[in-house]
Amino acid sequence: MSPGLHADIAARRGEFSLELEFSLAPGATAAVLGPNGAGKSTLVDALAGLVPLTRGEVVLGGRALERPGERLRLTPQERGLGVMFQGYCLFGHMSARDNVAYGLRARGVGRARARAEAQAWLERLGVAEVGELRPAALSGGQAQRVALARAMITRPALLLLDEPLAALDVSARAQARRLLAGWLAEAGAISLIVSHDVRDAVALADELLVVEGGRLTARGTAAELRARPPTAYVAAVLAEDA
Ligand SMILES: Nc1ncnc2c1ncn2[C@@H]1O[C@H](COP(=O)(O)OP(=O)(O)OP(=O)(O)O)[C@@H](O)[C@H]1O
Repeated sequence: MSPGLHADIAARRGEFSLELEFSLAPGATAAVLGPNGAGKSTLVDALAGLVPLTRGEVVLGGRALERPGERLRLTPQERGLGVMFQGYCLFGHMSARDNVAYGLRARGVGRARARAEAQAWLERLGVAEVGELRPAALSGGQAQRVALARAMITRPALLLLDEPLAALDVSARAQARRLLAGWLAEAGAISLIVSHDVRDAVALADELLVVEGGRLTARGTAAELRARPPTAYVAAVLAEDA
């Protein structure tokens, strides 16, 4: 059994169908790049257990998370993934620290220890001062770090980050991109980063997975895809980063 991720996914959302297959090695960082409506968020939701597969499988570290053929489908909690949703989806009624502590609390860690660990994560990500604040009081950059700490605190084998930089303005974005790349390298997890910004994708990931119309239309490093773009979208999007 491969110790990495194997995703063979067929899923539907209304009329939309997602059908693609890929594997990632342990510690790999890949960016999912694609135009609006291509199915990037649906892919994240399918891996996270929020959209059921109609066929295929998701296997992480040799453990099957979902196999419709065997009626196997772990709940999102049972999968133990770190997920940072588009727009962050922080719990509005909880402090930033309790948002970060949530994953540990859900695994039965006591309140005091979970809060102490959450505070340590906030410090690591440079936002120690926001622990007591509710999400509504956070700046975009602070909310991004709180959401990232919440995803990473359980040290998951797979991190799913959906548009982790999209809410940041241009001035904050370049620095946030560098910091995020460093934190992901340190975490050592398989990271799948959804982005429609090619600069983010190239800066954060070793490899690009291009999704168009619910299908994987290209896979490779930016240099490989630029040298031989398989679709017009790939050629156009990589020209933006040239
Ligand atoms: N809840 C839903 N019910 C029905 N169709 C949906 C639902 N959510 C998304 N879709 C459709 O599924 C398709 C894929 O959407 P998805 O959000 O995965 O794309 P995306 O690549 O993440 O787009 P974006 O870059 O705009 O976030 C779209 O055509 C969308 O209209």
